[in-house]
Amino acid sequence: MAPVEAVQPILGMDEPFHYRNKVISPYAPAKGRGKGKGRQTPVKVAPDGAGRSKPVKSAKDAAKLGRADILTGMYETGSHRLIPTDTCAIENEVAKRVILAIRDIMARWGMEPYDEDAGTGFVRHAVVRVGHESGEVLVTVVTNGDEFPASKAFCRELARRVPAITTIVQNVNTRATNVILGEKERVLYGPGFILDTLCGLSFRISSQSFYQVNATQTEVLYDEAIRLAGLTGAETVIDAYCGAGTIGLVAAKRGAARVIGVDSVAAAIRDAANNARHNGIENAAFVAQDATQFMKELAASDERPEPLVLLMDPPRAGSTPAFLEAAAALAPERIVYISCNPRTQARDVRHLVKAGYEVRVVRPVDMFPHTDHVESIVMLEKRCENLSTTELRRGPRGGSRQASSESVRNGPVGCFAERGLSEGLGITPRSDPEEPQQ
Ligand SMILES: C[S@@+](CC[C@H](N)C(=O)[O-])C[C@H]1O[C@@H](n2cnc3c(N)ncnc32)[C@H](O)[C@@H]1O
Repeated sequence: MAPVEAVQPILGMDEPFHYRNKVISPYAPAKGRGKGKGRQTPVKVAPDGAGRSKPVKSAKDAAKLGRADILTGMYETGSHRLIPTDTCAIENEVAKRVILAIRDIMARWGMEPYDEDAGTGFVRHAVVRVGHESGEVLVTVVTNGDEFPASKAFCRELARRVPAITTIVQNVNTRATNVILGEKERVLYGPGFILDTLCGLSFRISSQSFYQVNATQTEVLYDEAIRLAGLTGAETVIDAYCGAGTIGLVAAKRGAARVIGVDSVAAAIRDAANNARHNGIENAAFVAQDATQFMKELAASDERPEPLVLLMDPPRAGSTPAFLEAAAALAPERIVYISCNPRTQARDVRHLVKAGYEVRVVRPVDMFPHTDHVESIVMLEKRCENLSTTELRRGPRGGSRQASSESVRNGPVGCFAERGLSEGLGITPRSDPEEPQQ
Protein backbone atom coordinates (compact mmCIF):
# COMPACT_ATOMS: atom_id res chain seq x y z
CA MET A 1 0.00 0.00 0.00
CA ALA A 2 2.82 2.42 0.89
CA PRO A 3 6.17 2.34 -0.88
CA VAL A 4 8.87 1.36 1.59
CA GLU A 5 10.74 4.63 1.05
CA ALA A 6 7.66 6.47 2.36
CA VAL A 7 8.32 5.19 5.88
CA GLN A 8 10.52 7.67 7.74
CA PRO A 9 12.44 7.07 11.00
CA ILE A 10 10.54 7.59 14.24
CA LEU A 11 10.89 11.00 15.93
CA GLY A 12 11.97 10.15 19.48
CA MET A 13 11.92 12.08 22.74
CA ASP A 14 15.14 13.39 24.32
CA GLU A 15 14.08 13.01 27.95
CA PRO A 16 11.36 10.39 27.94
CA PHE A 17 10.31 10.53 31.62
CA HIS A 18 7.42 12.09 33.53
CA TYR A 19 5.93 13.33 30.29
CA ARG A 20 2.29 12.42 30.94
CA ASN A 21 0.60 15.72 31.74
CA LYS A 22 -2.75 14.01 32.37
CA VAL A 23 -2.91 11.50 35.20
CA ILE A 24 -6.07 9.55 35.98
CA SER A 25 -6.19 7.62 39.21
CA PRO A 26 -9.03 5.61 40.73
CA TYR A 27 -9.63 5.42 44.48
CA ALA A 28 -10.80 2.11 45.92
CA PRO A 29 -11.09 0.49 49.33
CA ALA A 30 -8.18 -1.79 50.19
CA LYS A 31 -9.06 -5.47 50.11
CA GLY A 32 -9.90 -6.83 53.54
CA ARG A 33 -10.94 -3.43 54.77
CA GLY A 34 -13.78 -3.92 57.20
CA LYS A 35 -12.34 -7.18 58.52
CA GLY A 36 -10.20 -7.58 61.62
CA LYS A 37 -9.13 -5.34 64.44
CA GLY A 38 -9.15 -1.64 63.76
CA ARG A 39 -10.88 -2.12 60.40
CA GLN A 40 -14.29 -0.64 59.87
CA THR A 41 -16.99 -1.69 57.46
CA PRO A 42 -17.17 1.00 54.79
CA VAL A 43 -19.96 3.44 55.52
CA LYS A 44 -22.56 3.25 52.76
CA VAL A 45 -22.91 6.53 50.96
CA ALA A 46 -26.09 7.05 49.03
CA PRO A 47 -25.17 7.60 45.39
CA ASP A 48 -27.16 10.72 44.93
CA GLY A 49 -29.42 11.07 47.88
CA ALA A 50 -30.24 14.68 48.46
CA GLY A 51 -29.08 15.34 51.98
CA ARG A 52 -28.15 11.69 52.52
CA SER A 53 -24.69 11.69 51.01
CA LYS A 54 -22.15 12.09 53.83
CA PRO A 55 -18.67 11.64 52.45
CA VAL A 56 -17.08 13.59 55.28
CA LYS A 57 -17.58 11.80 58.57
CA SER A 58 -17.13 12.98 62.13
CA ALA A 59 -13.60 13.41 63.52
CA LYS A 60 -14.11 10.24 65.58
CA ASP A 61 -15.07 8.18 62.51
CA ALA A 62 -12.41 9.82 60.40
CA ALA A 63 -9.70 8.39 62.62
CA LYS A 64 -10.89 4.94 61.60
CA LEU A 65 -10.06 5.41 57.91
CA GLY A 66 -6.31 5.09 57.41
CA ARG A 67 -4.21 5.90 54.35
CA ALA A 68 -3.64 2.17 53.85
CA ASP A 69 -7.41 1.68 53.58
CA ILE A 70 -7.50 3.64 50.33
CA LEU A 71 -5.83 2.34 47.21
CA THR A 72 -4.85 4.59 44.35
CA GLY A 73 -2.69 3.81 41.35
CA MET A 74 -3.48 2.06 38.09
CA TYR A 75 -5.34 -0.96 36.86
CA GLU A 76 -3.49 -4.06 35.73
CA THR A 77 -3.80 -4.38 31.95
CA GLY A 78 -7.17 -5.79 30.95
CA SER A 79 -8.42 -6.11 34.53
CA HIS A 80 -9.92 -4.18 37.39
CA ARG A 81 -7.16 -5.13 39.81
CA LEU A 82 -5.88 -1.86 41.17
CA ILE A 83 -2.11 -1.77 41.59
CA PRO A 84 -1.20 0.90 44.16
CA THR A 85 1.60 3.11 42.83
CA ASP A 86 3.13 6.04 44.66
CA THR A 87 5.65 6.76 41.90
CA CYS A 88 5.57 6.36 38.14
CA ALA A 89 8.35 6.97 35.61
CA ILE A 90 6.08 8.49 32.99
CA GLU A 91 3.49 10.45 34.96
CA ASN A 92 3.98 14.14 35.74
CA GLU A 93 5.33 14.35 39.28
CA VAL A 94 3.17 17.28 40.40
CA ALA A 95 0.07 15.42 39.17
CA LYS A 96 1.13 12.39 41.17
CA ARG A 97 1.54 14.59 44.26
CA VAL A 98 -2.04 15.79 43.80
CA ILE A 99 -3.33 12.20 43.54
CA LEU A 100 -1.57 11.25 46.77
CA ALA A 101 -2.63 14.45 48.56
CA ILE A 102 -6.26 13.63 47.77
CA ARG A 103 -5.79 10.15 49.23
CA ASP A 104 -4.34 11.72 52.39
CA ILE A 105 -7.19 14.18 52.77
CA MET A 106 -9.72 11.40 52.17
CA ALA A 107 -8.15 9.32 54.92
CA ARG A 108 -7.96 12.21 57.38
CA TRP A 109 -11.46 13.46 56.68
CA GLY A 110 -13.13 10.08 56.34
CA MET A 111 -14.10 10.47 52.69
CA GLU A 112 -14.91 6.97 51.47
CA PRO A 113 -13.42 5.70 48.22
CA TYR A 114 -15.83 4.23 45.70
CA ASP A 115 -16.42 0.49 45.96
CA GLU A 116 -17.40 -0.58 42.46
CA ASP A 117 -18.82 -3.93 43.59
CA ALA A 118 -21.13 -2.44 46.18
CA GLY A 119 -21.71 0.89 44.39
CA THR A 120 -20.93 2.69 47.66
CA GLY A 121 -18.38 5.32 48.66
CA PHE A 122 -17.93 8.85 47.39
CA VAL A 123 -14.62 9.53 45.60
CA ARG A 124 -14.24 7.53 42.39
CA HIS A 125 -11.35 9.10 40.49
CA ALA A 126 -9.14 12.13 40.25
CA VAL A 127 -8.12 13.39 36.84
CA VAL A 128 -5.20 15.81 37.03
CA ARG A 129 -3.92 17.90 34.13
CA VAL A 130 -0.77 19.98 34.29
CA GLY A 131 0.13 22.76 31.88
CA HIS A 132 3.50 21.88 30.37
CA GLU A 133 4.76 25.47 30.18
CA SER A 134 2.40 27.25 32.55
CA GLY A 135 2.63 24.65 35.33
CA GLU A 136 -1.05 25.36 36.12
CA VAL A 137 -2.91 22.36 37.51
CA LEU A 138 -6.54 21.39 36.90
CA VAL A 139 -8.00 18.75 39.20
CA THR A 140 -11.26 16.95 38.45
CA VAL A 141 -12.63 14.97 41.38
CA VAL A 142 -15.15 12.39 40.18
CA THR A 143 -17.75 11.69 42.83
CA ASN A 144 -20.45 9.08 43.29
CA GLY A 145 -23.01 11.67 44.32
CA ASP A 146 -23.94 15.27 43.75
CA GLU A 147 -23.64 16.74 47.20
CA PHE A 148 -20.05 17.44 48.20
CA PRO A 149 -20.12 18.45 51.85
CA ALA A 150 -17.26 20.67 52.97
CA SER A 151 -16.14 21.05 49.36
CA LYS A 152 -14.76 24.54 50.04
CA ALA A 153 -12.60 23.26 52.89
CA PHE A 154 -11.51 20.32 50.72
CA CYS A 155 -10.40 22.67 47.92
CA ARG A 156 -8.60 24.98 50.34
CA GLU A 157 -6.72 22.07 51.87
CA LEU A 158 -5.81 20.54 48.49
CA ALA A 159 -4.58 23.87 47.10
CA ARG A 160 -2.61 24.46 50.31
CA ARG A 161 -0.84 21.14 49.83
CA VAL A 162 -0.17 21.66 46.11
CA PRO A 163 -0.08 25.41 45.44
CA ALA A 164 0.25 24.92 41.64
CA ILE A 165 -3.46 23.93 41.60
CA THR A 166 -5.39 26.74 39.96
CA THR A 167 -8.75 25.07 39.41
CA ILE A 168 -10.79 22.21 40.88
CA VAL A 169 -13.88 20.73 39.24
CA GLN A 170 -16.36 18.22 40.64
CA ASN A 171 -17.63 15.71 38.09
CA VAL A 172 -20.62 13.63 39.16
CA ASN A 173 -20.78 10.03 38.00
CA THR A 174 -23.30 7.81 39.79
CA ARG A 175 -23.58 5.16 37.10
CA ALA A 176 -22.22 1.62 37.39
CA THR A 177 -19.85 2.04 34.47
CA ASN A 178 -16.19 1.92 33.46
CA VAL A 179 -16.55 5.34 31.87
CA ILE A 180 -14.68 7.71 34.16
CA LEU A 181 -16.49 11.01 33.72
CA GLY A 182 -20.18 11.69 34.16
CA GLU A 183 -22.02 14.49 32.43
CA LYS A 184 -22.67 16.83 35.33
CA GLU A 185 -19.87 19.13 36.41
CA ARG A 186 -19.41 22.11 38.67
CA VAL A 187 -16.43 24.30 39.21
CA LEU A 188 -15.50 24.26 42.90
CA TYR A 189 -12.41 26.45 42.77
CA GLY A 190 -10.73 28.73 40.22
CA PRO A 191 -11.87 29.51 36.67
CA GLY A 192 -12.65 25.93 35.56
CA PHE A 193 -9.80 25.73 33.04
CA ILE A 194 -6.04 26.04 32.82
CA LEU A 195 -3.90 27.71 30.21
CA ASP A 196 -0.89 26.19 28.52
CA THR A 197 1.45 27.15 25.71
CA LEU A 198 2.05 24.92 22.72
CA CYS A 199 3.95 25.86 19.56
CA GLY A 200 3.99 29.49 20.70
CA LEU A 201 0.21 29.70 21.16
CA SER A 202 -1.71 29.76 24.40
CA PHE A 203 -4.44 27.14 24.90
CA ARG A 204 -7.31 26.86 27.30
CA ILE A 205 -7.91 23.35 28.61
CA SER A 206 -11.07 22.41 30.48
CA SER A 207 -11.90 19.18 32.24
CA GLN A 208 -13.57 17.45 29.28
CA SER A 209 -11.61 18.79 26.32
CA PHE A 210 -9.02 16.65 24.61
CA TYR A 211 -5.41 17.74 25.02
CA GLN A 212 -2.46 15.62 23.96
CA VAL A 213 -0.80 13.97 26.98
CA ASN A 214 2.82 14.58 25.97
CA ALA A 215 3.25 18.28 25.25
CA THR A 216 6.94 18.10 24.30
CA GLN A 217 6.26 15.49 21.63
CA THR A 218 3.04 17.21 20.57
CA GLU A 219 5.18 20.11 19.38
CA VAL A 220 7.29 17.62 17.40
CA LEU A 221 4.10 16.00 16.03
CA TYR A 222 2.47 19.28 15.01
CA ASP A 223 5.68 20.66 13.45
CA GLU A 224 5.97 17.56 11.31
CA ALA A 225 2.27 17.34 10.40
CA ILE A 226 2.16 21.00 9.36
CA ARG A 227 5.39 20.62 7.39
CA LEU A 228 3.81 17.65 5.57
CA ALA A 229 0.65 19.67 4.92
CA GLY A 230 2.82 21.85 2.63
CA LEU A 231 0.93 25.06 3.35
CA THR A 232 1.71 27.95 1.03
CA GLY A 233 -0.66 30.61 2.34
CA ALA A 234 -3.45 29.73 -0.10
CA GLU A 235 -4.95 26.57 1.42
CA THR A 236 -8.13 26.08 3.36
CA VAL A 237 -7.45 23.50 6.05
CA ILE A 238 -10.17 21.30 7.48
CA ASP A 239 -9.11 20.21 10.98
CA ALA A 240 -11.34 17.21 11.50
CA TYR A 241 -11.64 15.85 15.07
CA CYS A 242 -10.02 19.12 16.18
CA GLY A 243 -10.43 18.90 19.99
CA ALA A 244 -9.59 22.30 21.47
CA GLY A 245 -8.40 23.46 18.06
CA THR A 246 -4.71 23.10 18.81
CA ILE A 247 -3.24 21.84 15.53
CA GLY A 248 -5.66 23.86 13.40
CA LEU A 249 -4.73 27.08 15.17
CA VAL A 250 -1.04 26.35 14.75
CA ALA A 251 -1.76 25.75 11.03
CA ALA A 252 -3.71 29.03 10.90
CA LYS A 253 -0.56 30.80 12.13
CA ARG A 254 1.76 28.87 9.86
CA GLY A 255 0.58 29.23 6.33
CA ALA A 256 -3.10 28.23 6.10
CA ALA A 257 -5.31 30.82 4.45
CA ARG A 258 -8.15 29.67 6.66
CA VAL A 259 -8.98 26.80 8.98
CA ILE A 260 -12.26 25.18 9.86
CA GLY A 261 -12.24 22.77 12.77
CA VAL A 262 -14.93 20.25 13.64
CA ASP A 263 -15.38 18.16 16.78
CA SER A 264 -18.42 16.49 18.31
CA VAL A 265 -17.70 17.71 21.87
CA ALA A 266 -19.32 21.10 22.36
CA ALA A 267 -17.03 22.02 25.29
CA ALA A 268 -13.96 21.37 23.14
CA ILE A 269 -15.37 23.62 20.40
CA ARG A 270 -16.03 26.37 22.96
CA ASP A 271 -12.40 26.05 24.05
CA ALA A 272 -11.27 26.11 20.42
CA ALA A 273 -13.21 29.31 19.69
CA ASN A 274 -11.82 30.92 22.85
CA ASN A 275 -8.34 29.75 21.92
CA ALA A 276 -8.66 31.42 18.52
CA ARG A 277 -9.89 34.63 20.15
CA HIS A 278 -7.28 35.00 22.82
CA ASN A 279 -4.49 34.19 20.37
CA GLY A 280 -5.85 36.87 18.03
CA ILE A 281 -6.42 34.34 15.23
CA GLU A 282 -9.15 35.46 12.85
CA ASN A 283 -8.77 32.96 10.02
CA ALA A 284 -10.19 29.99 11.94
CA ALA A 285 -13.74 28.88 12.75
CA PHE A 286 -15.00 25.87 14.66
CA VAL A 287 -18.11 23.73 14.39
CA ALA A 288 -19.58 21.39 17.01
CA GLN A 289 -20.79 18.48 14.90
CA ASP A 290 -20.14 14.85 14.13
CA ALA A 291 -17.16 14.93 11.74
CA THR A 292 -18.75 12.44 9.32
CA GLN A 293 -21.92 14.48 9.10
CA PHE A 294 -19.93 17.65 8.54
CA MET A 295 -17.89 16.10 5.73
CA LYS A 296 -20.96 14.58 4.10
CA GLU A 297 -22.74 17.94 4.10
CA LEU A 298 -19.71 19.75 2.73
CA ALA A 299 -19.17 17.15 0.00
CA ALA A 300 -22.83 17.35 -0.97
CA SER A 301 -22.83 21.15 -1.13
CA ASP A 302 -21.72 23.24 -4.05
CA GLU A 303 -18.83 24.75 -2.16
CA ARG A 304 -15.41 23.28 -2.28
CA PRO A 305 -12.72 25.41 -0.73
CA GLU A 306 -9.74 25.34 -3.05
CA PRO A 307 -6.91 24.48 -2.61
CA LEU A 308 -7.88 22.22 0.23
CA VAL A 309 -5.87 20.28 2.82
CA LEU A 310 -7.49 17.84 5.22
CA LEU A 311 -5.93 17.34 8.63
CA MET A 312 -7.59 14.51 10.51
CA ASP A 313 -6.88 13.15 13.97
CA PRO A 314 -9.70 10.79 14.94
CA PRO A 315 -9.95 8.83 18.20
CA ARG A 316 -8.49 5.32 18.51
CA ALA A 317 -11.44 3.75 16.72
CA GLY A 318 -10.47 5.69 13.58
CA SER A 319 -12.77 7.39 11.13
CA THR A 320 -15.83 6.09 9.28
CA PRO A 321 -16.26 4.88 5.69
CA ALA A 322 -18.75 7.71 5.11
CA PHE A 323 -16.22 10.30 6.31
CA LEU A 324 -13.53 8.85 4.04
CA GLU A 325 -15.88 8.75 1.05
CA ALA A 326 -16.85 12.35 1.62
CA ALA A 327 -13.17 13.29 2.02
CA ALA A 328 -12.34 11.62 -1.30
CA ALA A 329 -15.28 13.37 -2.94
CA LEU A 330 -13.96 16.74 -1.74
CA ALA A 331 -10.58 15.78 -3.22
CA PRO A 332 -8.21 17.72 -0.98
CA GLU A 333 -4.76 18.17 -2.49
CA ARG A 334 -3.26 16.53 0.59
CA ILE A 335 -4.55 14.54 3.54
CA VAL A 336 -2.50 14.50 6.72
CA TYR A 337 -3.84 11.72 8.92
CA ILE A 338 -2.62 11.65 12.54
CA SER A 339 -3.45 8.64 14.68
CA CYS A 340 -2.55 6.92 17.94
CA ASN A 341 -3.78 3.60 16.58
CA PRO A 342 -1.83 2.32 13.55
CA ARG A 343 -4.34 -0.52 13.05
CA THR A 344 -7.38 1.68 12.40
CA GLN A 345 -5.20 4.21 10.60
CA ALA A 346 -4.00 1.51 8.17
CA ARG A 347 -7.62 0.42 7.60
CA ASP A 348 -8.68 4.00 6.80
CA VAL A 349 -5.63 4.73 4.66
CA ARG A 350 -6.42 1.62 2.59
CA HIS A 351 -9.85 3.15 1.98
CA LEU A 352 -8.30 6.43 0.82
CA VAL A 353 -5.84 4.63 -1.45
CA LYS A 354 -8.74 2.79 -3.10
CA ALA A 355 -10.42 6.18 -3.53
CA GLY A 356 -7.48 7.57 -5.52
CA TYR A 357 -4.87 8.70 -3.01
CA GLU A 358 -1.26 7.71 -2.70
CA VAL A 359 0.75 7.40 0.52
CA ARG A 360 3.72 9.76 0.33
CA VAL A 361 5.04 9.75 3.90
CA VAL A 362 4.55 7.62 7.00
CA ARG A 363 6.17 9.25 10.02
CA PRO A 364 5.93 7.63 13.49
CA VAL A 365 6.32 9.95 16.48
CA ASP A 366 7.16 8.59 19.93
CA MET A 367 4.43 10.28 21.93
CA PHE A 368 4.22 7.56 24.58
CA PRO A 369 7.77 6.43 25.49
CA HIS A 370 8.12 3.26 27.59
CA THR A 371 4.75 1.99 26.41
CA ASP A 372 3.75 -0.07 23.39
CA HIS A 373 1.78 2.84 21.93
CA VAL A 374 2.88 5.04 19.06
CA GLU A 375 1.51 8.02 17.18
CA SER A 376 1.90 8.14 13.45
CA ILE A 377 1.34 10.61 10.66
CA VAL A 378 0.44 9.48 7.17
CA MET A 379 0.53 12.05 4.37
CA LEU A 380 -1.41 11.20 1.22
CA GLU A 381 -1.70 13.03 -2.06
CA LYS A 382 -4.11 12.69 -4.92
CA ARG A 383 -3.06 10.14 -7.50
CA CYS A 384 -3.76 12.23 -10.54
CA GLU A 385 -2.52 9.96 -13.31
CA ASN A 386 -5.53 7.65 -12.98
CA LEU A 387 -8.36 9.94 -12.11
CA SER A 388 -9.18 13.49 -13.10
CA THR A 389 -9.93 15.96 -10.34
CA THR A 390 -13.61 15.80 -11.17
CA GLU A 391 -13.66 12.03 -10.97
CA LEU A 392 -11.88 12.23 -7.63
CA ARG A 393 -14.40 14.71 -6.35
CA ARG A 394 -17.19 12.39 -7.31
CA GLY A 395 -15.54 9.56 -5.42
CA PRO A 396 -14.50 6.10 -6.54
CA ARG A 397 -17.91 5.14 -7.91
CA GLY A 398 -17.87 8.05 -10.34
CA GLY A 399 -21.49 9.00 -9.68
CA SER A 400 -22.55 12.57 -9.24
CA ARG A 401 -22.65 13.77 -5.68
CA GLN A 402 -25.88 13.41 -3.79
CA ALA A 403 -27.05 16.65 -2.28
CA SER A 404 -28.04 16.41 1.37
CA SER A 405 -31.70 16.86 2.15
CA GLU A 406 -30.76 20.08 3.96
CA SER A 407 -29.04 21.43 0.84
CA VAL A 408 -32.02 20.42 -1.28
CA ARG A 409 -34.38 22.20 1.08
CA ASN A 410 -32.26 25.32 1.23
CA GLY A 411 -31.29 25.42 -2.40
CA PRO A 412 -27.68 25.47 -3.56
CA VAL A 413 -26.29 26.71 -0.25
CA GLY A 414 -23.19 24.94 0.96
CA CYS A 415 -22.71 24.01 4.55
CA PHE A 416 -20.18 26.80 5.12
CA ALA A 417 -22.85 29.26 4.05
CA GLU A 418 -25.54 27.47 6.08
CA ARG A 419 -23.47 28.10 9.16
CA GLY A 420 -22.72 31.70 8.19
CA LEU A 421 -19.06 30.78 7.85
CA SER A 422 -18.48 31.50 4.18
CA GLU A 423 -17.98 35.19 4.64
CA GLY A 424 -15.78 34.87 7.71
CA LEU A 425 -13.61 32.31 5.99
CA GLY A 426 -13.61 33.95 2.58
CA ILE A 427 -15.01 30.86 0.86
CA THR A 428 -16.83 31.40 -2.38
CA PRO A 429 -19.17 28.89 -3.96
CA ARG A 430 -17.30 26.57 -6.28
CA SER A 431 -17.56 27.11 -9.96
CA ASP A 432 -16.37 23.94 -11.57
CA PRO A 433 -15.69 24.36 -15.30
CA GLU A 434 -16.13 20.64 -15.81
CA GLU A 435 -19.63 20.62 -14.38
CA PRO A 436 -22.65 22.34 -15.89
CA GLN A 437 -23.58 25.59 -14.14
CA GLN A 438 -27.04 25.71 -12.56
C1 LIG B 1 -7.24 12.15 19.16
S1 LIG B 1 -8.29 13.51 19.59
C2 LIG B 1 -7.58 14.77 18.56
C3 LIG B 1 -7.70 16.17 19.08
C4 LIG B 1 -6.83 17.24 18.45
N1 LIG B 1 -6.60 17.06 17.05
C5 LIG B 1 -5.52 17.42 19.19
O1 LIG B 1 -4.44 17.21 18.63
O2 LIG B 1 -5.56 17.80 20.38
C6 LIG B 1 -9.78 13.03 18.86
C7 LIG B 1 -10.90 14.03 18.95
O3 LIG B 1 -11.99 13.50 18.20
C8 LIG B 1 -13.20 13.94 18.80
N2 LIG B 1 -14.27 13.07 18.28
C9 LIG B 1 -14.55 11.78 18.61
N3 LIG B 1 -15.54 11.31 17.85
C10 LIG B 1 -15.91 12.31 17.02
C11 LIG B 1 -16.88 12.42 15.97
N4 LIG B 1 -17.69 11.41 15.64
N5 LIG B 1 -16.98 13.58 15.31
C12 LIG B 1 -16.18 14.63 15.62
N6 LIG B 1 -15.23 14.57 16.60
C13 LIG B 1 -15.09 13.43 17.28
C14 LIG B 1 -12.92 13.90 20.26
O4 LIG B 1 -13.79 14.76 20.96
C15 LIG B 1 -11.44 14.35 20.32
O5 LIG B 1 -11.37 15.73 20.54
